[in-house]
Amino acid sequence: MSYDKLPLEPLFKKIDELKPKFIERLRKAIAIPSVSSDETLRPRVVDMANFLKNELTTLGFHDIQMKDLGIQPPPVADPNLKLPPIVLGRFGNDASKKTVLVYGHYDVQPALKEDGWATDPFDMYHDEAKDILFGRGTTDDKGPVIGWLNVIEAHNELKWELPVNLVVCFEGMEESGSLGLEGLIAKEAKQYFSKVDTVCISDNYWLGTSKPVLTYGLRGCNYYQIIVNGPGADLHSGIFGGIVAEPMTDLIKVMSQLVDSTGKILIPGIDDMIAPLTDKEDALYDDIDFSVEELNAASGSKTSLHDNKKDILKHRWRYPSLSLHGIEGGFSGAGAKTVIPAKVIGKFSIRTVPDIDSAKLDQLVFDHVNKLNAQLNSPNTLKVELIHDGNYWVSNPFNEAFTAAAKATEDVWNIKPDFTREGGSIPITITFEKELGTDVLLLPMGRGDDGAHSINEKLNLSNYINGCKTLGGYLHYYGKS
Ligand SMILES: C[C@H](N)C(=O)N[C@@H](Cc1c[nH]cn1)C(=O)O
Ligand SMILES: [Zn+2]
Ligand SMILES: [Zn+2]
Repeated sequence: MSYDKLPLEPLFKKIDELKPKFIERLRKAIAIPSVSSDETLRPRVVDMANFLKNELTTLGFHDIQMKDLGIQPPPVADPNLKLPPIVLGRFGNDASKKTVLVYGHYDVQPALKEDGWATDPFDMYHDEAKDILFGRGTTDDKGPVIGWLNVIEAHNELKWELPVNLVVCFEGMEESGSLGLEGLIAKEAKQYFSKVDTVCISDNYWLGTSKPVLTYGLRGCNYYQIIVNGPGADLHSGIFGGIVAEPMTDLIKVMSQLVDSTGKILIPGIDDMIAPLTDKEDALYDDIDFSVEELNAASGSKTSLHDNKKDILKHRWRYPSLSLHGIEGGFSGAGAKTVIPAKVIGKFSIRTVPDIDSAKLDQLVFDHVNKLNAQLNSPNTLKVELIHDGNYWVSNPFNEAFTAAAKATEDVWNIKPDFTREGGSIPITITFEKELGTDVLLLPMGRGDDGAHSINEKLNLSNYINGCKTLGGYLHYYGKS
């Protein structure tokens, strides 16, 4: 497909002009600690939904709806905990134009200054010397969500018509498994979303730090917990050590037999479900711009398990991984508390890939953990359960949406993007594709070293501003395709 040279320069110039305002809008969003996994912060997640609703209203969106998803399903500490609403809105309703649905999430991962952040994670810090914005959610995913709003503001200021009808769908539980959203999409597929031609998600990252990418695949994520219950209360290890069975000892023994130090998953049967690597797929990895050095820079270490680009990419994109995340209930403070914790909960997740069947995987995990527990012969009780899951997604990037995004990317960054898959997960992607019967494009804003989910999460200002231009350019090229 060829395109006429579109007059996007005024839009790009306007976005540059509005930079200070766009920074302030993001600062306000970052200031709301919308951590979906922390039940005590649920009111702040709702505050964030209301913040977006107000922004949409001010920008001229219509048919804005706050969709109630009801009560959060177990496991959850508060059985009456309400899920945060889905924020829906429309901009434009012109039957002659295509309709783009934009999805993003307004919740964030937890963040505490004492985790090692250099600055308060919820008080966005603009490092003006480096032109970097630091704060929880800058790259994942408040920067991109606010980016879409900025594109509308730039059009309003220019008194330009948007080249497409836009539908926004912002959720507040993505970091906790997108609970409730699947049902809502199925319900709204023929109603609120009935005219949608394509879906665009800006919620992942470039592979490295200098080359933009468009993404056509994601790994899935099945998240589990192992609950070990023992004594009736936390005990003095001097009085009870050596004479009661300790839950932490059982848990560590089981968790140590899930994955080895080379990253090999020790649960039998998973490898048999992985789609075989074809020569055609193997060759794709040769052309991707990435290096071991870039991985080391992003991880801030030399801890790579693989010594070459192709193996790194395969293990990030097309093989599963199992990560141990933490233990709830264990002593974790400073000092030397001599306690035997009475109840501990171990958390781990498996990133899934084609053709792993999620239900079969759960059964393999449960069987393995229960078998290990039986071998312990412990009087403690152990229970393993799924907290949430989300499927992997791989699509064909040869369609109008990817072509339009590639053109916009080249306009803004003066380089053709790489086509990548993502090691992380966006559970709802495949649901949009199936329920709406449309293509989905992942159009990332941030860089591979942004530290999403980590301390000192950041978004380079150039990625924020050029990212807005890319999102806007994509809408224009897609609208004309
Ligand atoms: C890629 C996206 N920005 C992201 O961070 N997704 C999360 C989703 C998730 C799944 N389980 C819990 N959170 C991720 O990949 O961890
Ligand atoms: Zn995200
Ligand atoms: Zn995330």
